[in-house]
Amino acid sequence: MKIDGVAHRSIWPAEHGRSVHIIDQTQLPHRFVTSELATPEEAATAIRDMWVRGAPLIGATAAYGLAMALARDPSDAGLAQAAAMLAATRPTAINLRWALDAVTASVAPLPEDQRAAAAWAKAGEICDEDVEVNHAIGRHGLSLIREIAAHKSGGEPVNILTHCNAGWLATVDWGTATSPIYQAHDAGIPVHVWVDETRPRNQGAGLTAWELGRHGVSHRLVVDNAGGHLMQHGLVDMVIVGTDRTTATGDVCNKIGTYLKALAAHDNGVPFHVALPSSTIDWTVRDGLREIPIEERSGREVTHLTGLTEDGRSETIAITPPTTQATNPAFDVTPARLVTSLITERGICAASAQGLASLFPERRAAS
Ligand SMILES: CSC[C@@H](O)[C@@H](O)C(=O)COP(=O)(O)O
Repeated sequence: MKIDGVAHRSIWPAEHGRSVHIIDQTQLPHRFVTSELATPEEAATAIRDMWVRGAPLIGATAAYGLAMALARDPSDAGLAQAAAMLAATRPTAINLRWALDAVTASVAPLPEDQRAAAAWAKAGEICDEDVEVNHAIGRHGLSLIREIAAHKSGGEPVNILTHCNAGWLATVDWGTATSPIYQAHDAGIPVHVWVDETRPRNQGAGLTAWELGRHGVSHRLVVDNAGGHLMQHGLVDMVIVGTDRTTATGDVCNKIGTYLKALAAHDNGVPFHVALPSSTIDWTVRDGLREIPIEERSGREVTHLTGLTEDGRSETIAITPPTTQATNPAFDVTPARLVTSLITERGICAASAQGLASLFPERRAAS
């Protein structure tokens, strides 16, 4: 997407082909800073410390990290060790394992001296494919926005609520949840986005608000607890969120708080859609609540806040008594029964085993 008129992706290879550039998302929205990752360890740190985040971008970064590792040690042992190191960075987003498996499968049959170059090319393919897939998700999701817009009068916008950042910063480009929104906006359909702040890391306040603003999409930030109230007052036409892992039965694991939005949507008859590339489906899991590992992050993310002072300095402050302990689960699972539809690159389906099988029949055969 464009930043000040210049097209950007969230990750791009250096010209010499040995490192990648990323946008350091810990610095947004106050500073636009890019960093260069040149080793698998740097890629792992960038993922673990959330310089890059969002399921598809985590996968893309890990793929390049594995290519960097193979440039150093292309042996089978080197490949397995680097893949394990990168896989351990964040446990919930399945795209991480998907991307590492894809690179491993494409290089394992090759002689060692060809592996690094092949892995680099594969990582590039994963990125290009992510852009295409997200664009397709947007095309399908756009039809849902159009349907609602058709019932509006006098330029009244379609009000969409989103949680966390499933925007272009979370992918290589376009985003998943935001792709239909950008495409609707670009097609001249009036849209307005309610952006959940998304405590504790505030991906909504810092990232989604930043991207939507840069693209000129009308939006307003709300505290995480406001969604139910907005829905009760008819101010939300639809919810669109992303996901870190979707089960073969349609359960959706996404940023903590997504489940509560789905409950409120259900109670208020508001459609609750989940946008996802098929790389986010874990075909081996059927029960999201029991089987998906939920990342537990530092309690400090809850007890402290970082922001900009009025004189422009970045500062971290405590918001609790010093002895307060916090628990910080980073994701939750929304059962399939609360999900109106899944928006994938192949089209829209019910959040169920049958729905997914209708779009991905080859996976039904495989499982
Ligand atoms: C297209 S991104 C989908 C999800 O990864 C996104 O909604 C999300 O929960 C991101 O969590 P994060 O902890 O910021 O990596």
